[in-house]
Amino acid sequence: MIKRCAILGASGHGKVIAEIAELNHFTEIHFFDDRWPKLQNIEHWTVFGDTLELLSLVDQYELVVVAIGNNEIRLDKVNLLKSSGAKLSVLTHPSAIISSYSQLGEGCVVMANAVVNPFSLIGNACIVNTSATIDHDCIIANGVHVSPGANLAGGVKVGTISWIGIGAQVKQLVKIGENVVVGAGATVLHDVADSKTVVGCPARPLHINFKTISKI
Ligand SMILES: CC(=O)SCCNC(=O)CCNC(=O)[C@H](O)C(C)(C)COP(=O)(O)OP(=O)(O)OC[C@H]1O[C@@H](n2cnc3c(N)ncnc32)[C@H](O)[C@@H]1OP(=O)(O)O
Repeated sequence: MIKRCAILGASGHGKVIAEIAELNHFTEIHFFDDRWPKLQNIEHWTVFGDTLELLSLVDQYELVVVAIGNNEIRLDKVNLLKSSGAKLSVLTHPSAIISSYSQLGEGCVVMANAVVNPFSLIGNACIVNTSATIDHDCIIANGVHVSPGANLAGGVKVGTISWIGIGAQVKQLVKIGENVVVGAGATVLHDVADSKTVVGCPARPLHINFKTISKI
């Protein structure tokens, strides 16, 4: 039986999603990308059109996934496709462990070895990347990316379109605002206000002079 999946965004992230779709028994993977018609292929997969083309074809796909790393653009595209009747659902790698007591919104992807523990609520268009863990009772808003190997402890809140960098850790009950960037490897011990970038262990705003801090 033919089962078609459309992926918007012919990116490295898109390639990972394509393989996860295959593991979920999708037989045809069709890419779309706004660089089309200049961009015709990604690896052995064909790029069939741009966003407009996909919008005109959504009813031909059992699943549509947006594979765009930029959180704001990914969320916008998911909302656009949703309003056009695309079937979005959640695409999960077979090795991921997702509690039946958790919820993930439309357009989410969960990569290999990721874990989502009980009573966590994850919004639309989120990425739970390779080996990321989201522990119990977390509330993750729309368009968030939890990068590979990042760990959120219990009861953490993350605001819309925030990005938790690779290997970062967030202490239990910490609230991370909207549009925040938590840098690679950061350890977040305190709440982070909207639109801040924090890095380091313990995490501090990026504009702080690290050399001065290390002497205090
Ligand atoms: C499958 C995938 O690939 S998913 C993608 C996963 N990728 C990530 O998670 C990357 C996350 N991004 C980062 O950590 C970035 O470094 C950011 C967003 C925090 C900062 O990026 P930029 O604004 O470009 O900062 P830039 O690289 O210019 O660095 C500015 C300063 O901050 C320091 N800095 C940057 N990132 C970090 C970090 N994560 N931890 C500690 N210090 C850092 C730099 O060393 C530099 O210090 P210096 O001025 O003393 O040399």
